Amino acid sequence: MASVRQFEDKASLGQDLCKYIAEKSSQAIQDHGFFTIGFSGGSLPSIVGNSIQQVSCDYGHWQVLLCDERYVSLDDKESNYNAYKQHIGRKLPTQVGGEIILDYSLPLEAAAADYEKKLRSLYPGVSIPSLDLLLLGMGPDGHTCSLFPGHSLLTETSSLVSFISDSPKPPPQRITLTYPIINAAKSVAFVCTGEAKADVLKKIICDNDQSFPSARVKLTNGEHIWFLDRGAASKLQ
Ligand SMILES: O=C(O)[C@H](O)[C@@H](O)[C@H](O)[C@H](O)COP(=O)(O)O
Repeated sequence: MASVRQFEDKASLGQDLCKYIAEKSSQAIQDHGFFTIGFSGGSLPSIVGNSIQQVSCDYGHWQVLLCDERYVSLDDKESNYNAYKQHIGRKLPTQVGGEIILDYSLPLEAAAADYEKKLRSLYPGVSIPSLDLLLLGMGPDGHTCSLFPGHSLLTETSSLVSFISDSPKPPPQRITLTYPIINAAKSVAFVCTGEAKADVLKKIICDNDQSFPSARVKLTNGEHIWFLDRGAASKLQ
């Protein structure tokens, strides 16, 4: 069952989210010695980046990944990794233990396979790893990661990381986590702000409308929290 945390504005949301990240980080490191955290693009990196210096984490034990990545070079302004680096990575007091990033020198399909291989190498012998925390965003069409409404990737069950070459949101070529690994996560924080998301959020959270890809995030055994500001939560009963 998902729960909702509602905040007055983006700033207070970001502060609570960073406390949540710090909590999950110390639990994971105590439990298995490292913390896997997946970031998304959009507004998420700046929301986290504005408050990350207010918490303290053992960054040397972090393994950072991107929940989805645009198939562009890592220093491109379109790159989700670049957004993570600018808003968060370069503000951390120490380097993170590791980063799982797109190898843009490979063709798209091979880049997705390589990303999955790097991810799996953190969890030797495990068929579907349980990543510690995924920070997800949602587009106005209800997409999350690069899982778009009506796309064939929504029914992908064999790959943990897949590629898409016809994304309706530019750029068209991307790689993305798929539901099998998203839904195996230990925790997911969905971060949505602004009134433009309110109608879709009502349909997902109150009506469980599965036509929206974000509604298909249903963790097998993890904690699922919606972090919403006042505008995004305005249509929830
Ligand atoms: O690669 C992308 O295009 C983004 O990652 C995208 O999927 C984003 O996460 C959502 O559209 C939410 O964006 P906002 O948080 O800016 O609304």
